[in-house]
Amino acid sequence: MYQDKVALVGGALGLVLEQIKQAIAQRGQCSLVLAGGSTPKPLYEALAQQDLPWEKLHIFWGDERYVPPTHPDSNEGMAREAWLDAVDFPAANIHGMPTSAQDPQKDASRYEAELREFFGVSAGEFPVFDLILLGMGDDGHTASLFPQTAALEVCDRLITVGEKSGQPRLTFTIPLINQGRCVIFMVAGANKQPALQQVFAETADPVAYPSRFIQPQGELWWLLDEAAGTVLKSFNNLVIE
Ligand SMILES: O=C(O)[C@H](O)[C@@H](O)[C@H](O)[C@H](O)COP(=O)(O)O
Repeated sequence: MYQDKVALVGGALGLVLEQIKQAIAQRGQCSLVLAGGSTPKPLYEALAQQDLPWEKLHIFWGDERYVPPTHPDSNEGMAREAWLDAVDFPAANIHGMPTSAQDPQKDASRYEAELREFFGVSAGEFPVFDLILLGMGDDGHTASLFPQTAALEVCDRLITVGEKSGQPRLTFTIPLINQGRCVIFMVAGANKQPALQQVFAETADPVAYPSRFIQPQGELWWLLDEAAGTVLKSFNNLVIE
């Protein structure tokens, strides 16, 4: 657990760099899935200061608001401004979620097709991303997998349409996230305590707290600051570092 958000971002940077270098060493490239929201932005700004073989990184998004990349709410726009447009990143390696069809389902299918082509996987198969970054909302959602929504039930697709307050979003499905080699949650702030308590509880309804569904076949890291994670200190079945 990190003293504050700055320390959390520093810890996340170290872990992300380690995973990127390991993926490149083992597979020649790294498929990295970015989270949206506010928490990861300083991490992206720190990555922009690194000297990495950008041509060996492929960037994807785990979810996207249904707006153009130029819109202030765009997760792609945030990552481009903080990192990708600030370094010599090959344009072909940036795989933004399409949001221009004025039909979220059509754009979800387009992104699914792009992933299948990139990884060479056919229908029924799920690609394995090297590194998936996630945040968690105050309500326990992750990516755009919101509580009590139909997106939580989609298990035969890579990409589906989530929705928040009636607004459509594109999102990785639960089974696609759970294929990840390494999944890292970054969670900061006291406002996250109630949801964290439910996500780590012995029993709680994952439909009400969708981050509980994230049980990847690879590594799962929860990077927390004290403000968020202190609520877990009473959980004696957890090892908190
Ligand atoms: O599109 C989004 O908003 C994110 O993907 C979302 O899942 C985010 O990670 C959480 O809402 C946490 O957001 P914060 O990091 O701002 O707390």
